[in-house]
Amino acid sequence: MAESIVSLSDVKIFQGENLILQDVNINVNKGEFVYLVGKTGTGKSSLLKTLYGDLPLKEGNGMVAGYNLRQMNWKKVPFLRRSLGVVFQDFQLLTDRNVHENLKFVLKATGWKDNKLMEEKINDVLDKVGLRSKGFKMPFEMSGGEQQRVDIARALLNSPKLVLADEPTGNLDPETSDEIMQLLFQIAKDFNTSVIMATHDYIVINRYPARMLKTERGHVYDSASVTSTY
Ligand SMILES: Nc1ncnc2c1ncn2[C@@H]1O[C@H](COP(=O)(O)OP(=O)(O)OP(=O)(O)O)[C@@H](O)[C@H]1O
Repeated sequence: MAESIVSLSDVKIFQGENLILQDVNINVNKGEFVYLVGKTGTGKSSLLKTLYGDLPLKEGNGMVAGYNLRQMNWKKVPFLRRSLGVVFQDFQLLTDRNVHENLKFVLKATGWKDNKLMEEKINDVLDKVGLRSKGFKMPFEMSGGEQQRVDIARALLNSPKLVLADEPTGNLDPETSDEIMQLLFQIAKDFNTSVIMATHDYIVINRYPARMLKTERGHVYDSASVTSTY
């Protein structure tokens, strides 16, 4: 049986006192690529924040990468985060150091100590995103697409079971978006990493079709489900 990486059942998601999403039942398996779509303000970010422990799960049950969201507390959140890779549209590299040093900074911040292992890991993730020879470059010397690749490399540092990508192609031209999509699909396929990607970009979705979760009127509709509106 396929291994489940995300499993939400009868979940309600709140922002403060406001109920944003209800009856959320989602299962994402290992290595699966899933889009998260929906109009602005319908709850995509709230759903992602629930998955990475930024919004506490108050109702329903949720497991992410083996962590029980109902039993999360501030001590456990960093462990959950380490088993996830989060990619943002507007991630900023530290401008005063090169790509390699940026990645090393993240490794150290997440508890890595051995220099040799850190070097190996950095080379490994740069290889995965096709930037092996660009580690010495300063952020201002990189194109938008290259910076997005570095962000994906950063997300892969701790060998995540799940990558959450929030509008990763939002600021990119169509050709560069294509490259990033190919990379994200390759990561899902080659490393069996699940990817959930929030996007408004239907051009990208049409070119790279995959299962879709759609937030609408307080619910999440699943294109893989028979009751879906697709
Ligand atoms: N920190 C917050 N406090 C209170 N309400 C919030 C907060 N963040 C978001 N909301 C509200 O929750 C609802 C869902 O917002 P959310 O950011 O999850 O939507 P979204 O689908 O991700 O939108 P976008 O596509 O614009 O990012 C909106 O009504 C928003 O106003």
